[in-house]
Amino acid sequence: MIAKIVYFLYFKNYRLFCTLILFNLQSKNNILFIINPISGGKGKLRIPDFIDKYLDKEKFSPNFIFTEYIGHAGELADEASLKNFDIIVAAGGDGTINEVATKVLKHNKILGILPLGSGNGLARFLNIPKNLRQAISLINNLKIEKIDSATFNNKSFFNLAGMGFDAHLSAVFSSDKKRGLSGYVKLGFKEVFNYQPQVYTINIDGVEHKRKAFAVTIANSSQYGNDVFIAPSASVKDGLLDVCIIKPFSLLKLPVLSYVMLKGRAETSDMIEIIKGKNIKITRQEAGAVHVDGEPLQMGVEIEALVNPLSLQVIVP
Ligand SMILES: Nc1ncnc2c1ncn2[C@@H]1O[C@H](COP(=O)(O)OP(=O)(O)OP(=O)(O)O)[C@@H](O)[C@H]1O
Repeated sequence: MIAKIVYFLYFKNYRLFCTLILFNLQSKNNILFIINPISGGKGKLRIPDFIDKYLDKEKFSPNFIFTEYIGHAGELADEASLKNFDIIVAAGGDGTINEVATKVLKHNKILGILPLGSGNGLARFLNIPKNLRQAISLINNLKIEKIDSATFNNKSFFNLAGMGFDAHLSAVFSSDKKRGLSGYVKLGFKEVFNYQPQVYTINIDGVEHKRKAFAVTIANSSQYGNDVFIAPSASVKDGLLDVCIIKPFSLLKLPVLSYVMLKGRAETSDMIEIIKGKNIKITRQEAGAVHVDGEPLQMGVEIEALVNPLSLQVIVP
């Protein structure tokens, strides 16, 4: 139909107008959906057809690819950025977003998110709907904002990074075959009984705090996922990180800690201390497990976390 109109106008001497229409038609955004088939523990084979059905083809030329191994999403996002993809969508959880967003940040492209993970911490913070059709329609609207990103010993993160129990649990969870929320909760209960708190020296913008802690989490956004809030007042636009120190506690108080986090009351609880800052240096007792957006890594005794204000372009509601 559009072709017929352009043809008609062209021969009626509206040539400049036709060139503008054609330019507009060509200037569709190349968009790549990088889909993690294992995140969230649900099958994703039909996801490309579903996206294709609801994506606005007047605006986008879509491509789809499934990841095949850990780190693959990052490689694909890197290649796509060099091949003229303007928008790269991470279809998965926080780990997939981390890999894709790290490359999107590097190449100054635009990140889209389809929350298909177990926890979806960043997506929940950004109010990106879990309903896939609604999340696609949000991409169709193409509202873009800049948010803060951060580094944890030079490794980018966008939601949370940390050490202590969180990191221990990520390491155990990643080697477990069961994904999804229920698997995570079961493992958490099993592991919490044996975990020993560590001593951390935490320097926040030049002020030193020595603390024994169950976990130390550096938060860019507010939650682990599934509406479990560790830093309820965190913002991805304030140029600050929230250093959240979970104090050692008797296991009898585990339900209280869970309640506090589920209700978003960490800031008023005596079980959690939160200090905001930009430049954080942590020295811990031993090298070992950390997590970066929920993905387990090994790091040394010294860890530096820095914020990179308003550095990442993301499609938001
Ligand atoms: N084909 C694959 N096989 C195995 N692992 C993969 C594959 N593709 C990606 N991965 C890895 O899967 C891991 C988990 O991904 P992701 O974080 O997106 O899901 P999740 O853990 O279920 O969700 P969330 O982080 O929101 O809780 C990441 O470490 C990623 O690198």
